[in-house]
Formats: sequence, structure tokens, C-alpha cells
Amino acid sequence: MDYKHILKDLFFAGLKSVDPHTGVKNYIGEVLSEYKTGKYETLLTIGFGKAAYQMALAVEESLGDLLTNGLVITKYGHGGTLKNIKIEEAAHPIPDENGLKATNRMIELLKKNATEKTLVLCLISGGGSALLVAPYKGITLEEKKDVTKLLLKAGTDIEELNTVRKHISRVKGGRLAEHCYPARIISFILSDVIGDRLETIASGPTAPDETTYKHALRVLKKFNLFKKVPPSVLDLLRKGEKGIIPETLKKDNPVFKKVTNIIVGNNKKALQAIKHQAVKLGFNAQIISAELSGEAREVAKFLANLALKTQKTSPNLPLFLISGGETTVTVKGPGIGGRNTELALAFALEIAGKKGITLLSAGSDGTDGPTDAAGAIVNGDTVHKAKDLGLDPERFLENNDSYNFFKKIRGLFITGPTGTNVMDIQIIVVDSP
Ligand SMILES: Nc1ncnc2c1ncn2[C@@H]1O[C@H](COP(=O)(O)OP(=O)(O)OP(=O)(O)O)[C@@H](O)[C@H]1O
Ligand SMILES: O=C(O)[C@H](O)CO
Ligand SMILES: [Mg+2]
Repeated sequence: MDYKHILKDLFFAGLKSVDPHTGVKNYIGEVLSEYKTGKYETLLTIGFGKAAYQMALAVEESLGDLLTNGLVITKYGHGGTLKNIKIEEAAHPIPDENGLKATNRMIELLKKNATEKTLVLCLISGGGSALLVAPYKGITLEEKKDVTKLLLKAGTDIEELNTVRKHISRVKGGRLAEHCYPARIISFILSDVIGDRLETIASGPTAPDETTYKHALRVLKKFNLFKKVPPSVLDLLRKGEKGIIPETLKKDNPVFKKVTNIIVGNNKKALQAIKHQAVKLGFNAQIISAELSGEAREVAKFLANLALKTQKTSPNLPLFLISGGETTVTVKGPGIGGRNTELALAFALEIAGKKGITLLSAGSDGTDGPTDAAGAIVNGDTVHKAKDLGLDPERFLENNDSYNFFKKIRGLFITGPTGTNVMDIQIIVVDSP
């Protein structure tokens, strides 16, 4: 049986469940009932992230004229026009002048409107760290850009990257919530972070921060960046460590009595929808984990072993094994690829020649690394097919050239931008050999 179409359908069923527009609509009742208590005179919407426009659209559709005002910042090409909420576009992943201007305007808007009688609805999604940008006093936008580039290139994970970003910002690490004080804040969050850590998603602008200046300095030390970052950044972090400037907001801060953070979509939700749909189609299905991390080719080995073992021992075939999370790729070769195509290629090598196993691995945002593909689909024939075409799959993996590998054997899974982002998804179907 050719499972490719079923795998694709299941992937899209997963995406549907984490559509940011639907996510907002599912929870908007909480905002409405709070607003209708009569305690508020003003209902403000702010937001930032790659899904900000879709989320804001849902807010406008649901709240209409109740909305007083609003401003959200999204990535270039991801915006649109709304009636009450102003949409600004800015650069991602390296921030730019537009992001800075829009963020300053957001802070002004909050300053003008934030009273006890204001309810702020804050829409947060992945990419928010770059789009909401307000460097701490003493740091220029250029310097902020330089640090971001250095950290991204050094291979920091999102926790490490955001630990530094939070400590050189006037809005991250809970500081945006401070700008809203004494208004009430409800944040709707589409999570693109493993474990849905509120302080990490978009650098936790409305969440208490557990990291400190010391942690930020530790990140710079770990990646040997002390001499590379702009001196103003090092200076700021050191001042912070000495207690000369205030820390990011911690959980005992009274500001957080005013805040409710709600996750409206995450990887786990997508995996659950996939499982649900597989079962509806009459298959057995099992969620492995929504927190897969580690080097993509190692994760591929783990998943391949699991699939092979399942094939030998499970009485319930065909069985769908569903997982998600975000792997990493240490890019050593000159090739083109993303986490998902790299994982898929490594997986194909592990199951070469075996019958009955097919894997789909793809980014939920429809973009895998710097490519136009979401990921790839492989089975036990993939490696043979490549060899028949005179290609050496191992060589492609060595060169981190998985995108070109799948392009040549027509194994790419291309969706275009999906409008959501809850990290990556793998679906494996294991059938009898
Ligand atoms: N040649 C390559 N082969 C495999 N992976 C690569 C290659 N080049 C870059 N990558 C990986 O692609 C990832 C960047 O992809 P992408 O832009 O989808 O990032 P992301 O983490 O999903 O960010 P975003 O939240 O902006 O979508 C990095 O993890 C990087 O290691
Ligand atoms: O914006 C960010 O910090 C990342 O996308 C994680 O949320
Ligand atoms: Mg991506």
C-alpha cells in the first residue's frame, strides 16, 4: 500500500488543529467574558510574530467594534489590512528599523492607554523575538543586530539565544507586561518552543523570566563571544550582573498578578489531531513525543530503530507513530537542506531495503531551513531509487545537501507557507514487511 497520500492528509489535519486563526477563536470567549464584567473601558490588541496577522484577524472578526485600538507586528509578506488593528511589517530573524519603530509606537500606545480600566489582549507567536525589538538603553539597533547574527551563527539553541536577547531588551523577559501595568493582560500564545516554555516563546514578553544576567554572560562565554559582541552589550550584561541595572521581571513581581498567559496552539495539539484523524481512518496510532530534540541524524536513527522494532513486535500493524519537536543540524558541509530533509535522508539510510515503513518529516510552517520545501517523504526504496539514478545518498548527507538529494529523486514535500508554526512533525507508518 502507498501511504504517501495518507501521511500528507494526516499532516494537514495536524496543521488545521493549530491554525492561529482558529486558536484565537477557540479562546476569545475568555476575553469577552472578562471584558463584559464592566471593569474595563478600553480593549487594546497588541501582537507580534509570524502568525500575528492571522491572530489579529480572528480578534477583529470576533470582537469587532468592541475593540478600541491595536497594533501588531509581523514578518514582511505575512501582513494584511484590518479595520481597528494596525498591522506593521518588519524583518525576521535579524531585526530592522521598521520593527524598532513599530515597537516604540506600541510602547507609546500602552503608555497612553494602560490604566486599571484597560484590558490588553496580546497575541504572541514564533518570530516575536525579532519583530518586537526595543534595545535596552545604551545599545543601538545596529549592535542588537550584530549580537543576534553572532548568536544565530554560533549555533545557540533558542533558550540560549533568548536568554541573551531578554537581557538586552526593554520589552522581553516580562518587560512588556511592565509597560502595560496597571492594565489587565491576556496573552494568546502559539508555541514554537519545546515544552511550551512561556519565558522562551518570543522571549516571554508577558511572562516571568527565570534567567539572569549571569546566565546571559554564560551563554556568551560558552560560545566564545566575549570579544566578538559589541562592547556596549558586554558592558550592559556586566552592569546587570553587578545589580547596577534591574533584572528582567521575576515571578514574584506584582505585574504578573495582572497577567494570564494562554497557549492557543502547540506541537502536542497537532500530534493529537493527527492521531485522532488516523484513528478515524481506522488505523492504530501512537504519539511518541512532542519534545524530540537533538542532532537530526541521531533522532532519525532513534526513530528508525523504533519503527523496525515496532514492525517486529507490534500486533497492531499498520501503526502510525507520531512525533514532533525541533532537532538541530550541525551544518558542516556546503549543501542545502533543513532539519526535516536531513532527518528524512538519515532515516532512509537506516531503513534502506526494508519494506512496510514510510516517514514524513516536515516543518509545520511549511519551510524547512532556507528552502522552498516543508520536508520530505521516504521509505525503504528511497536509497535504491537514488542509487539507480547514480546518486550517493551518504555523500549528500555528509555534505548536508539533503534538499538537493530529494529534489533529484522527487521526494520533497512542498506545501508553501502554512500560516502556522508549531515546530516540526514526523509521521511514520509501520506496516508488515
Ligand atoms: N544545509 C543544511 N542542512 C540541514 N539543515 C540546515 C542546513 N542549513 C541550515 N539548516 C538548518 O535550518 C534551520 C533554520 O531553518 P528555519 O529557517 O526553518 O529555522 P527555524 O528554526 O524553523 O526558524 P523559524 O522559527 O524562523 O522558522 C537551522 O536549524 C539550521 O541548522
Ligand atoms: O521568536 C522567538 O523567540 C522564537 O520563534 C521562539 O518563540
Ligand atoms: Mg522554520
